[in-house]
Amino acid sequence: MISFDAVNKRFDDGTTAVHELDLEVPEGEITVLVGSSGCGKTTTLRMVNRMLDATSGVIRIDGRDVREIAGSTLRRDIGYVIQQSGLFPHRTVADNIATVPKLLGWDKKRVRDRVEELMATVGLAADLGRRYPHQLSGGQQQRVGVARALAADPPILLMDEPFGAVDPVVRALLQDELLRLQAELRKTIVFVTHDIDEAVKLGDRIAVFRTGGHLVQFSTPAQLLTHPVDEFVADFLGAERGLKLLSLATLEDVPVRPTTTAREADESGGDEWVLVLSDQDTPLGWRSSSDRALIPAHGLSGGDSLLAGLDATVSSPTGLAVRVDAAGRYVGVSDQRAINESATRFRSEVLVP
Ligand SMILES: Nc1ncnc2c1ncn2[C@@H]1O[C@H](COP(=O)(O)OP(=O)(O)OP(=O)(O)O)[C@@H](O)[C@H]1O
Repeated sequence: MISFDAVNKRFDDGTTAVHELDLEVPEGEITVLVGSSGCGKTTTLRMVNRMLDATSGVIRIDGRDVREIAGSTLRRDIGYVIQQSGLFPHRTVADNIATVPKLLGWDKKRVRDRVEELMATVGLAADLGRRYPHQLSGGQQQRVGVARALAADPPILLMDEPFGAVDPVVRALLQDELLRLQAELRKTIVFVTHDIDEAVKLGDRIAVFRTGGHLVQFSTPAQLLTHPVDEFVADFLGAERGLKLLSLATLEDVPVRPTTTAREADESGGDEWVLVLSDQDTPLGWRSSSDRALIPAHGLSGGDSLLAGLDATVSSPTGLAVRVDAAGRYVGVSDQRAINESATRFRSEVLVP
């Protein structure tokens, strides 16, 4: 666990970047620091690995004051990932990933094996190891940044807007991969972003900062969305707070019922919409008898969110979300009413203090 106890950071020019910060970052979870530009998120992060020292107060890792921990131990135990990956441009990808193991004096074979293993872990093809950072896409560079941070298997990862510089599609992919990795690795992650949607998606807990380095609220995403402590936090969460809440609940318990289905080659009769399935039973789309064109339907599984379910009902010509099993095979449909009922239930559960 990382704890901040009455931590202040004042720069030489008199700027207070962090003010009386008390915060306990739980072990094995993702804690997200959010807030608008200049509110002290990066400064908070950099005080953990002592790239900056606090002006007053104490930061502890597992009860030990970070000022008493040797630099080499901090480098081994804390991975650091920043925006635009921060890779060394004149070192190959493999050498970048090997930075900390080499600093720690690992032998060559151990370093090579670890680099290979990490590249696979973060989804990079092995032959990219010989390239230089500028020969990679932005998303690939971020993956290298994550691999480099994980190299010595540190229990703590500090991530400062790591996905800030990539396009929204790649960003969503990298977020999903981080969640997948975290489910396995259970690191203590402190993640800085100014994007509240990213915070809600990734955070087990979210710390909202206000300019001047004030921590305003520290809650789970569901608590934050249902109980913002003041108007500042409510404004920061923005419009569609209810929809954001629906992104946290899954379709797992939403009832599924059958609908009329057909194969691609079938001639449809009647005026009804039918759901066309492939020979493998994966949903292809909705077809009406008057129009042979398919309106694509994307199947949702129990792990998808209520928000995705609601979106599917609104975009479908039938008002129905198509449900599939883990293998992507059709199992039925859910209507808006069933999704709404689950949403109401979820909301009442999170509203209970
Ligand atoms: N070296 C420095 N000297 C003086 N002031 C600084 C220094 N570094 C940061 N600051 C100031 O401290 C405050 C907090 O900065 P910090 O970088 O922690 O904010 P942030 O929340 O991470 O912002 P952003 O989202 O824009 O990165 C800002 O007012 C910033 O201008």
